[in-house]
Amino acid sequence: MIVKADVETSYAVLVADTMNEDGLLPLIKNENIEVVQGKPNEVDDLSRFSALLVRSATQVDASLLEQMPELKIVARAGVGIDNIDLDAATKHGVIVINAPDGNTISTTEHTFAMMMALVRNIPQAYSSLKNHEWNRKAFQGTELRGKTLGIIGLGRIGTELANRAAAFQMNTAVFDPFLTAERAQKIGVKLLKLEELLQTADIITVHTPLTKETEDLLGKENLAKTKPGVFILNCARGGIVNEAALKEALDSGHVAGAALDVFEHEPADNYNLIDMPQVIATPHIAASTLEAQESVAVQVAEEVIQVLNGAPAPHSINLPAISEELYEKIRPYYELTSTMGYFVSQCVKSAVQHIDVSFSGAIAHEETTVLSRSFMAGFLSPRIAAPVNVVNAGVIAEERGITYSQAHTSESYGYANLVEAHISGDNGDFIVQGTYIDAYGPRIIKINEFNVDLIPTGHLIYIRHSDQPGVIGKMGQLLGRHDVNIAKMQVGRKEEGGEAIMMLAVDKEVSDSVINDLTAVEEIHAADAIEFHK
Ligand SMILES: NC(=O)c1ccc[n+]([C@@H]2O[C@H](COP(=O)([O-])OP(=O)(O)OC[C@H]3O[C@@H](n4cnc5c(N)ncnc54)[C@H](O)[C@@H]3O)[C@@H](O)[C@H]2O)c1
Ligand SMILES: O=C(O)[C@H](O)COP(=O)(O)O
Repeated sequence: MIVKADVETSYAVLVADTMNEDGLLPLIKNENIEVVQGKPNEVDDLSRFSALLVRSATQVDASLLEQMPELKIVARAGVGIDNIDLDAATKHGVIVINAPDGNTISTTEHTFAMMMALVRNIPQAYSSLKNHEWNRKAFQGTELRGKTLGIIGLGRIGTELANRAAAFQMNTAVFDPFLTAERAQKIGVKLLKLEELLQTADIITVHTPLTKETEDLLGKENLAKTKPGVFILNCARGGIVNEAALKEALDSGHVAGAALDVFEHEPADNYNLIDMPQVIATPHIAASTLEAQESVAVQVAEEVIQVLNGAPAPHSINLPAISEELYEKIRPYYELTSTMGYFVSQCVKSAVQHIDVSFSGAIAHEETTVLSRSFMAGFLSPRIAAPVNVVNAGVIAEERGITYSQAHTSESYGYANLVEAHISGDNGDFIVQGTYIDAYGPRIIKINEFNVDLIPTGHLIYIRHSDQPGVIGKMGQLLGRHDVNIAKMQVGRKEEGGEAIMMLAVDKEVSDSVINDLTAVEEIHAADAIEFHK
């Protein structure tokens, strides 16, 4: 179904899973955006989409990403991103975002509802009465008050659940290896080792992501360590509780009952488990409330627009998250760092092993990870065919054996802000410094030991030569013969008669034959044509 089309648009956005249409209004109302709704395999031309919006149903894998070369962002309207191949997205330079808290309360409330329904046999009693039976004895339940709720994973949902459990006078025990004792104390829960939680909890509920560590966390071995008569809940991700092991533990009576909203395979087909009378189950609907769906849709719709407009994504999974406020502060340095990287890459033609980018002055007080990545993206882009951006720069550098680091220093040599990059490669070290001047924009101010004042735009010839009389004249004549007009010229030297550099801003792209003729001049040691992308 096409929500809005046939308009002059700059971007096409594909909404691949069912989403709240009110929540999508920011996208639908945006005149520069065409919103198309449909499964990727039902859409004619995937190559034109700049953004892809999904929930948990659509698999965003490498082959789908390959069919979408224009894609800038995959937005998950929800929390779990296990249906998205994050590595493949990162390699393709595609930002992945989610809406991490829009459905927290709905999922918490659903988990709590499942827990109450489970211990009081509500679904079973309901079915029985609907079958016109009046069986009061069969459905005796258990009180929650005084019972120990074992929460595995005390993140957003786990924490909200703990708050609600307290209101029900439950004791809450938690296993979460990333949770500090102080935070556990503040929330009012008892932080335990996994073994201890398994041995003491009357009800165990999992609220972790599905990772290598959490897959089968409640498998045969750990289920055997739980208290006889324990209740198990999984409203997080299928696979955290092993379904075969759970079935066995329910068959034996060791586990009294289970409540499941998520399954190893979805749509769920494990009816051996689902059909058991001690199992209550819902079809992955914990986040399916009007409020949650509107909230996650609005969150991703607004962030997609931001990203398409060139702003960073605060909820990016594969980029350091930066707020809009920080973005405004560091925006000028994006251009500076990427331009510096692009410049250096053309100066240092050899293989490079390590790049260190250091920041001083005002910028040193900010989060600069995105800026060092922007330097790397600028550095890599003249060297490789595929598009490089701040998302994939780290991965691409690693693939090419280039390590990089960043530092914040206090020495800004009187500049309001200063970026220095130190490049170590096969041809030795290369150092470049740059600054951003509010009234003028980016400037390159030092190349190795030479002070310069270079406006990084247009076409440039970078010459290393002996500081001798007549070199400039020879070079001027040579460029004249090639019809290359010099717009600006800067020279720098350490000492009279020593090594010197010359920077010539010229009016057109410099051909190889110009460079060859320049390097044939006796006093010229090296010459490079440099192009700035802006
Ligand atoms: N059923 C649904 O519709 C639904 C809706 C929303 C979220 N979810 C799922 O619920 C889960 C939790 O969501 P959240 O928003 O609370 O996430 P969160 O990131 O806020 O919390 C996850 C917690 O798990 C902990 N954790 C990570 N690895 C762990 C491990 N090995 N052992 C123990 N703890 C570990 C983390 O420290 C963190 O505190 C996710 O899997 C999410 O996909 C499901
Ligand atoms: O991770 C989530 O946000 C939940 O599992 C919800 O998934 P859904 O958007 O497919 O309902």
